[in-house]
Order: sequence, then C-alpha cells, then structure tokens
Amino acid sequence: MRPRFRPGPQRASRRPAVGLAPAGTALAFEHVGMTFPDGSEVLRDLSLTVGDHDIVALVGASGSGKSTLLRIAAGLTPPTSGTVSAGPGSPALIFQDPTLLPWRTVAGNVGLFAELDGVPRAQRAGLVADALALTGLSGYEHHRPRALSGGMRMRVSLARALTARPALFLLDEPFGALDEITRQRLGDELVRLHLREGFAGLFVTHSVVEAVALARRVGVLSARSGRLVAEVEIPFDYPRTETLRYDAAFGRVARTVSEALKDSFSDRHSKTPDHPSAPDHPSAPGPPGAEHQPGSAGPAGIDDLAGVE
Ligand SMILES: Nc1ncnc2c1ncn2[C@@H]1O[C@H](COP(=O)(O)OP(=O)(O)OP(=O)(O)O)[C@@H](O)[C@H]1O
Repeated sequence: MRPRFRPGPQRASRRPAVGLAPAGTALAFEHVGMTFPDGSEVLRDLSLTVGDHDIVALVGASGSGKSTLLRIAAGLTPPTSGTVSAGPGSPALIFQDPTLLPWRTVAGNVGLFAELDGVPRAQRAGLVADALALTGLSGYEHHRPRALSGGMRMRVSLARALTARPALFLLDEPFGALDEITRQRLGDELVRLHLREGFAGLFVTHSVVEAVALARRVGVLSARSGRLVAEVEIPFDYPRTETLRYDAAFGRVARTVSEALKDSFSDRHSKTPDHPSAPDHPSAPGPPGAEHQPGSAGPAGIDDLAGVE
C-alpha cells in the first residue's frame, strides 16, 4: 500500500522569511547573505530585484549559490542576513526533474495542485484544459508520463504550475537535461507563456546562450565569494525570434556575459583559495557589447507527494 499524502515542508508552511514586496516588484533580495551551520558562506551581501513581468537569468559556477538563492526566494531556506520580499501568492518552482506522478495521466498530473488546493472538479477541468492548450499538450491528456519524451514531461511540469496562475516562476536549470533543440524550443515557449500570462521569472542556467536568449537581464554570481558580480541588460525586444541566437549582436552580448562569468572566477573579494571546480559554461563569440554593471500555501514542490492518487 502506498503511503497517503501528508503535506511536507515544501507545501505546508507559508514563507515566513519572505516579506511582501512593493507594487511593481515580483522579487527582491536586499543584502542577502547565507552562511550554513558548518560555517560555509555561500552568499554575501547580494541585492537583486526582479520586476513584475521581468525575466532575470542567473549564471554562475557550480557551487556559487544559485540554487540556494532560489530556495531563499521560495522561502524554503531563510537567509542568515539581509531580506527577501516577493509579491503576493506562491511562486511556482520548476526543477530539471519534472517530478511527475507516474501512475497518473498527463491530465491527472496537471490537475494535481488544483486538486490538493480543493478546487472543485468542474473548475479544475477548465484549468487543466487551459494549461494543456497553453503548453501544446492537448490530445495527450490520457498518456502516462512514461509514454512522453523528456521535453513533453517538462511541458507537463510547466502546465501543472500554470494552473495556479503564479505571478512568479523560480526555475532551476529546467531544461538542463534536454537536447539542444528541445531546450531552445521550450525556452522560446517559456518566453511566449511569460508574454501571454505576464508572470515574472528568476531562471538559473549554466548556459550563457540560454540566459541571453530568454532573459531581460542576466545576473552573474561570483564563483567564490557569493556576490553578484555583474548584471547585464539584454537589449533585445520580445518576442524574440528563433534565429536571434545567430545574430552578431546576440554574440556580442553573450560574450559580455561570458567574460563577466570568466572574471567571476577571479573575483578579488574571495575569502577562499582558488575554487576547485572548473567552469562548465559555454562561451559565446563576438566582441563585447552590452551594458555591464555590478549591481498562501508553500511553493509547488512535490518531493513529498508519494501516495497521491
Ligand atoms: N545545507 C547545506 N549545508 C552546507 N553547505 C551547503 C548546504 N546546501 C548547499 N551547500 C553548499 O552551498 C554551495 C552552493 O550550493 P548551490 O547548490 O546553491 O550551488 P549552485 O550554484 O546551484 O550549484 P550548481 O550549479 O552545481 O547546481 C555548495 O558549495 C554547496 O555544497
């Protein structure tokens, strides 16, 4: 017999460490620091704002604290200094692993959060149908996750999040496990959804190209000192075309981000000796180009949903 669902920490508690952001701001970190009990300082004096209807990408070396920052934004981990505030409502959390329930159909998975929130069946059906249509999944309602490709599973994860109409998406390398073409396609679809639904997003990625293609602004985290060492404005209007990635102007901006990332490995504010891990980011072609300056219920995680039918 499967264990019954009991709300776990990811859904049970509201975000006591997250204050209410002023109008026009979806998410704001002010002087945030994070030092774990073992003494490791992962983030230091980090300030970053994501406006309503803004998509900000975060790049940084492995271990630079990107996921920790998302966890702080979600209220899952309180910062040890500074403050974090967000707009009203719960953010949607999207991970590389779509965390679907294998015994449920696509429609059953997409409707899960609405079901747990007690939304009546008829209303839920409408929400599910809308979310399936938005993510190109109409016609797949009765499929099980095992019958879907990785890209389609990720669409299911996005569709499930959309049923809650979140004002803020927190995305942790959501497309990192997908092939390049699927990854590009889903990234472009995410932007289309963002433009249509109006949500804001904080998007963690290891790909400079993906960050520049999707975001309005890219933040670069220091490899060693946990600081935000650069914010690069991305000067391309939405909607962006698929071929933008091949433009010389795109290459110039991507190169600016890549160089900031490279510099982040030698951040002179570092308190520790050389970071042991090597950069695992693609660099981009072209000369420097863009501006470059430092600068309800819990969130929708379902790690604890085994047993939901
Ligand atoms: N609970 C914890 N206690 C101590 N250290 C932790 C804890 N959680 C994370 N860390 C450390 O914090 C650092 C940052 O981790 P985090 O996962 O935020 O990095 P990241 O930038 O997302 O890395 P990656 O790109 O590899 O996913 C790592 O060195 C990690 O070992």
